[in-house]
Amino acid sequence: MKTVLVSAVALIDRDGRILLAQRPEGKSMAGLWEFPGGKIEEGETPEAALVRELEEELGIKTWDSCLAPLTFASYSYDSFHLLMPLFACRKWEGTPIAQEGQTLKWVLPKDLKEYPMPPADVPLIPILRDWL
Ligand SMILES: Nc1nc2c([nH]c(=O)n2[C@@H]2O[C@H](COP(=O)(O)OP(=O)(O)OP(=O)(O)O)[C@@H](O)[C@H]2O)c(=O)[nH]1
Repeated sequence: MKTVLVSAVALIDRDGRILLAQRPEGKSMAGLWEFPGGKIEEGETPEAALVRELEEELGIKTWDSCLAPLTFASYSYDSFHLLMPLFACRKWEGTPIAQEGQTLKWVLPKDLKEYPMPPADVPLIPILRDWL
């Protein structure tokens, strides 16, 4: 099966809340909440992919040096295997505003379980709760 590399981030605000984005209608897994990020392009580092995706999706600016490796997801969907490094980021410029119609929500780690997430993300929830 094809392995798809997706880079994702837990953006953490001053109150310790994490930003989730709800997948819009019409996409696969519509309505589920996920971490901002996206597919890593050919020749791109995971960090560069995130810096690019955060600008495109949320209109914020961050830097490779502000992305700390936190954990990863590894999960077989029907048509591909997802390998997704998850970074933590506490420093960026600008205010996240959804540029692609997603709904955004800042959520405390202890409340993450109330937000339905893609199956690949489910094992990440206790890790975030324990580490943040
Ligand atoms: N950004 C992000 N993607 C995730 C998460 N969990 C997870 O399974 N994914 C999957 O990783 C892929 C990310 O692709 P993408 O963000 O570049 O593009 P997309 O949703 O438009 O992709 P798609 O429509 O091809 O599924 C999707 O298949 C998405 O379902 C997550 O927490 N964050």
